[in-house]
Amino acid sequence: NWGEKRKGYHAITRSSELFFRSVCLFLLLCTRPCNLPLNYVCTTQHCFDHEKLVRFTLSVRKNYHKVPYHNWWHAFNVAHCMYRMLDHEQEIFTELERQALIIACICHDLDHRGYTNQFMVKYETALASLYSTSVMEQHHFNQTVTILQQDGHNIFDHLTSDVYKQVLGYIRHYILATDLAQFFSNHKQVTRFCADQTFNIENTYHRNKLQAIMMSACDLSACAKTWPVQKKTVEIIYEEFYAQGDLEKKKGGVPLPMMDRDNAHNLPKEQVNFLRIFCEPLYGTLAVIFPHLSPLLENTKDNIHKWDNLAHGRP
Ligand SMILES: O=c1ccn(-c2cccc(OC(F)(F)F)c2)nc1-c1nc(Cl)[nH]c1-c1ccccc1
Ligand SMILES: [Zn+2]
Repeated sequence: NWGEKRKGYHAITRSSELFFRSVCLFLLLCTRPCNLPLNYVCTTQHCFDHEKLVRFTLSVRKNYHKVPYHNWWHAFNVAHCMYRMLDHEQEIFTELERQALIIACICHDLDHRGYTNQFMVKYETALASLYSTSVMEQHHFNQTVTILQQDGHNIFDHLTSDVYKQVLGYIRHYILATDLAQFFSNHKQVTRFCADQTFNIENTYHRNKLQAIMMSACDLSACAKTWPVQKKTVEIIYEEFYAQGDLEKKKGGVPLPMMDRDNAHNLPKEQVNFLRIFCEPLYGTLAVIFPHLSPLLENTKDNIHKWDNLAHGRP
């Protein structure tokens, strides 16, 4: 379960962590049927060329910056969460959707510099001049395509051109769904389908909205892990937020209170709000559709309780 796995995990040293990551990543993506040559790793229908998969994965890892939070380790955790989420639901999504979901997770924050979309737009960065909405998420997708187009990196080049376009369309939709600004609309749609019991997994629109909130759920999954992981991860996230706030002050701007280290005493209250506004509704809806995900909701509720105790000076 989510709790036990996590406790054991901390015992792993840094170096074996790296080994753990790369081994798991290949286990995440595919299992190779024994009757296929060694250089292929396959899921049931679509085979990845092993060498291309290694080259692609290492290039993806190289294109994450060493920022406090939005780094390779975050991308790996998000992909691991999606793998565990799909592990129980193999039959409802197609092979192509499952591959696209995992690849989208590992690529969803490619080339993140540790600054938010709001910051990129406010300070008129080059990327903000390229995209009018979801600036970083569109860049993350663009980076994904750029890596796929490098020699020997195209893990999808065995697909027909129509299926290739389809899988890239999936990946683009999934990565753009990780823009928190899209969360409320996506979540509201899925909640409405559940409330009026019209949710139909065969309906493409319903399917897309469910997959969008699954991406959010994996992206925010540190909010739904046990308290030690949530607390440690939030410290790292706020290290990145405060670095952005410091830069904003240096530019003569006024950062959001959440990004201002002079407001660090408000962090527990901010966390209660964030978990209540985003995470509790998100994991609540997913637990209705996928009951095996209810531990994520329970952990989120427990984390809200612990942040609330801290916010009110209770032990
Ligand atoms: O713990 C948190 C507290 C507050 N916010 C937050 C609150 C409003 C806005 C916002 O987005 C933006 F910063 F981009 F404006 C983020 N995000 C988290 C968080 N927790 C996990 Cl796990 N992932 C994130 C996250 C971080 C950056 C970005 C997205 C998710
Ligand atoms: Zn992310």
